[in-house]
This record gives sequence, structure tokens and C-alpha cells, in this order.
Amino acid sequence: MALSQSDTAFLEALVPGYTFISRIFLSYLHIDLAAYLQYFVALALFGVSMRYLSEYLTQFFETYLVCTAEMRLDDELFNYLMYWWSRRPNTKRTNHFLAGVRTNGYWGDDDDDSDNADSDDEDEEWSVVDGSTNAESFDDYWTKVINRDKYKKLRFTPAQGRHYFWYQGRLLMLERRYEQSGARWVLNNEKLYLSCLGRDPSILHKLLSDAQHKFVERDGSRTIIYRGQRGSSGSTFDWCRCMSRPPRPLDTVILDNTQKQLFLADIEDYLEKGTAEWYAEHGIPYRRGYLLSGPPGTGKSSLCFAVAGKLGLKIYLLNLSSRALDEDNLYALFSELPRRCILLVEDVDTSEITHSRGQSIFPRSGPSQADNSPSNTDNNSSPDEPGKISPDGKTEKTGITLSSLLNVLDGVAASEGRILVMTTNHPEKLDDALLRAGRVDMQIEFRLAISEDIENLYKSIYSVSKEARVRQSPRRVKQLQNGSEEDGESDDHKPNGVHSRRHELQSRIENLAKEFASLVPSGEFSPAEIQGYLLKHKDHPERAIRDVAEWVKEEREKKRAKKAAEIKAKESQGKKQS
Ligand SMILES: Nc1ncnc2c1ncn2[C@@H]1O[C@H](COP(=O)(O)OP(=O)(O)OP(=O)(O)O)[C@@H](O)[C@H]1O
Repeated sequence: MALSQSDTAFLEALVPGYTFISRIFLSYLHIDLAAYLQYFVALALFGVSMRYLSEYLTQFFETYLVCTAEMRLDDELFNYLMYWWSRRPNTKRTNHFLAGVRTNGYWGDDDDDSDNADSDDEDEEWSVVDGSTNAESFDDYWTKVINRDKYKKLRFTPAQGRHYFWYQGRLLMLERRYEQSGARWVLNNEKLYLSCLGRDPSILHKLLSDAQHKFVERDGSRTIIYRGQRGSSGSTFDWCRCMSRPPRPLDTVILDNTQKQLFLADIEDYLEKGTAEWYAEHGIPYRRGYLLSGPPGTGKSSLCFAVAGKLGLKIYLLNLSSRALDEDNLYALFSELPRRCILLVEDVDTSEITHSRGQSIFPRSGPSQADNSPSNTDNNSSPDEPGKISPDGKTEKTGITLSSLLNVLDGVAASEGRILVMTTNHPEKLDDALLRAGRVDMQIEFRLAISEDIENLYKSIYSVSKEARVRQSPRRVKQLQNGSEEDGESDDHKPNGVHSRRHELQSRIENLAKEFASLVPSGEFSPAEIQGYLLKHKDHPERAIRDVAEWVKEEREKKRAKKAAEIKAKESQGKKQS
């Protein structure tokens, strides 16, 4: 079939190089492409229409015949599903997977915690090692620990792409997708899609709730701690699970018992059934705030963790000193808080909010000194604004100001039912506006250890409960029982031997505790300092008493030297300024 010149020109425009190609075909293969032109056109049309048809059918199928759940990386559900997947019995048979030894990425806990989380597996490993975990020397025990740590557990999660699997007799599909965000610092912008055939999504709900249960059961009674930090997007702040700890018994926090019980009773009353309705009926926002103040190492954070453990509440840790945190981020973090939780703001006096509402947050004389003079506020932005003008005229990020914090605490986004606990070493630095009732409803003052506290601290270190004895190394228990390394024969095998031995030990520790308390000056050392000393002698209660006078002398000497150095530094600073 001969083509006219205009037809050839048209084909050339449609398929560049057509003339050249058809000439080659004609000269070398004696094939006239023009003769087959109609077939090529039909094939191309068929291909294009098939493509459109398949896209349309896929879209139709996915819209009307498939249910899909989408999970984002910054949501906890993502972790639940990954955890569930890694624990599936069939996971090991998947031929396309992502393998690794780090669990932090998806389970959010530190190594310690993940160890705990996998205790079932570890029990297996331990029994494989030697079949027993009791009564072993330190060397045996340590060799096992080190060997186990060398071979970190391999984790398998689904690789990018689609994975088909059966769940309760239904065929489901899990798709893992990495999405381009355009931002180079966003490493893991991933999503999971879980799909099933049909328009009833109940099987997906069931699987997701199963995954959630498995994940939550793993935590048991542990206290879960979240931290407010930059999210995966890099610009916003999210609550990220950072660790979980075994609950701390309340009686291990040495504090005036009345204060401790008042604190606990107040929280329990606040969480009691009907309290939320009572607040609503009286038009009062359902929130409660506490300020725990006192010198460092006196047990403020410990009390908070112990109460969280007792009530099974999660702890949300917030560092207000972060320069990247602004009012919008704080607002978002508050609105993300669950209904019942403890929001712990530690060392609230170290952040910008110690500057009162009327004060400049960035005086000319230096960022750390507050100055009330109006002239100093002239060049600075309002304390209400998170940005401020530095002496070189540039705007700097300042973190959270007092006004921002108050706005967020009182704002509509501040979640109802939360318990705010702020800790400080310097309550006098805090503005009255922050401490007013409604924001801080109860203040607890922590003190340096008095004689009674010292006695209790000693007892809490050396008293060995039945359960703790089982967990502890036999060597340590033996040392405590005998009070010295020269050990006689244990009478644990005799009838009533264990009981009488424990009773004896307990009364011995009580007498020693009294003696210890009489040797340590009351109101001079923090519980943390005393605990630190006792830990050095944790297996030797008598040695702790024998050496304590020397320790007190050394500590006093250190403190005197530190104070002298501080006075000297202040004097030289004063001289420089004058
Ligand atoms: N009152 C106490 N009872 C029992 N242990 C205490 C007490 N105070 C401190 N400790 C021990 O000292 C350590 C530090 O305690 P914690 O962090 O609770 O002190 P803090 O008052 O919050 O200190 P900071 O003001 O420096 O944050 C912990 O290991 C804790 O067990």
C-alpha cells in the first residue's frame, strides 16, 4: 500500500524516525511497513484501551469490592501491627521480608525493655543454654548473658510491597509503602495498608484489635513512658514511646506518710467514677495539677513513677526547655494526650517559663538574668511570642514562654482528665500565675532525709522480701543472712528454717537501721545521696554502718569545697562586672 506524502509526514510526526525505519525494513527485509499499518494502529489502540480499562477495573475493584485500612508511621497502631506480624507463626515462611536486629524503630523501647518484652523467647533460649537459671556462679551467669547479647534476636517485618496471608480463614493483604515526602531528613515516611475482599471491614477491625491486645499484653503491669519529641515529619512534635519500666512500689519512696497518702488520695478522688461529671456540672475544667518541689534527689520523680505504677497510668514526659518547642507544638502535644495519664514536666524552673508574664525573656545584660525594667523590653518581642530578638538583631527561637504555657494549660485543647505533675528545685522562681489554684491544686515539698527517712532507706535497701530472694543471686542472699562473707551452713532445708531465718534477718536489719540513722546527720543529705552510699555496700549491711562516719566526713568536705569555689566564682564575676 503506497502512502501519500502527507500521510508519511503525518506518521513521521506521530512516530519520529518512521521514514528511516520503513526504508531499512524495505531495503534489507523487503517488508513494506505501510502494508501492516492498520494492524499496528489497531494493536496500539487495543493496548491503550486495555490499560485504561485495567486501571478503571482496579479502581472499581478497590473502591467497591475491597476494604482497606491505612496506618501511618506516627500512629501507635503501626507498631501494634508490626509487632503482631513479627510474632505470627508463619512469619518465618515469608519469602520477602525486612530483617534486622534493632527493635527500637517499631517497638519504641530501649534494648532493656525489648528484652523484657521477649521474655517468652528468652526463657526458651535460657533453657537451651543449660536448662537451669538457679544457683549458678557469677562467671557462669555472666558468660550466658554475654553470649545471649552477642546473638541479638533477629526480627522480621514485611518488606516493601504486597504480602498475602490468611487470617481466621480469610485471605488478607498487607502492603508496606514508602512514600516520597520531598524532605530528605524524613527517613521513614512509611504507611501500611491492610486489605480484605468484600465490603465488610470487620475482619480488619478484628485483626487490628488482636494486634493491639498482643502489644498491650506484652507490657503487663509495666509503667509506659512517652516523650514529647520531634515526630517523623521532622517539623512537628509527637508523643513517642521511649521506654517501659516495672512499676515502682509506693512504699519504696521514702516520704512523710501523710503527704504521700494525701497525694495518692487526691489523685484517686480525681479519677473516681463520677468526678468528671461533678466537674462538668459545676462548670470546672476536669484537670488537676501538682507541684513537687524540693532539693535534687529527694524523690519527686520517684513518687510520680510510683503513683503511675500503682494506678496503671501512662507517663508523658515533657521537656519545656527544648528550643524547638513552640506554642503550636505544645498545643498539639496537649491535644494528643489520652484521657487518663500523668503529664510529667520535670525541672520546670530551668525553662523560659520562670520569667514572669510581665518580664522580658531576653534582657540586654544576658539571657539568664531577668530584668523588669521597661527599657529592656523595648528591643525584644513580647513574651507572648515564642520568637525573640537577640542583641545582634536576629530573631531566635526561645522555646516555651510562661504565657504560651498558660494558654495551653487553660486552652480548649488541653485534654480533660489529665494529671499535670511539675517538679522543681526552685519553687520560688515560679510565677504566681502558674501556681494559682486550677493550675496547681496541690504542692508537695520534699526534704533532705531526716532520721526517720534514713532509717527507712536503710531498711528498704537491705530488707529482702520472699520474692526478691528468689530473684536475687544466692550469693547475695547468703551474705545478707549471715552478715559476713564467712558463711556457715544454711538451714533453709530444715522445717521452719526459711521462716525463722527471714524473721531473724528482718529484726537484725531493723536494729541496724536504727544504728545507721543515729550515725547520719538528719536533714543534711538527700535520699539519693544516702541511697548512693548504701548501694556501694548493698551486700554488707554492717560494713555500711562501719564506714558511714568516714563517708559523712568526706561528703561534708566535698560540699564545703564546692561552696567555697562557688563563692569565689561569684566574687570574681562581681569584680569583673564592676
Ligand atoms: N524519697 C526517696 N525515697 C526513695 N528513693 C529516693 C528518694 N529520693 C530519691 N531517691 C532515689 O534517688 C534517685 C533520684 O531520685 P529522683 O529522681 O526521684 O529525685 P528528684 O527529686 O526527682 O531529683 P531531681 O530534682 O534532680 O530531678 C532515685 O534512684 C531514687 O530511687
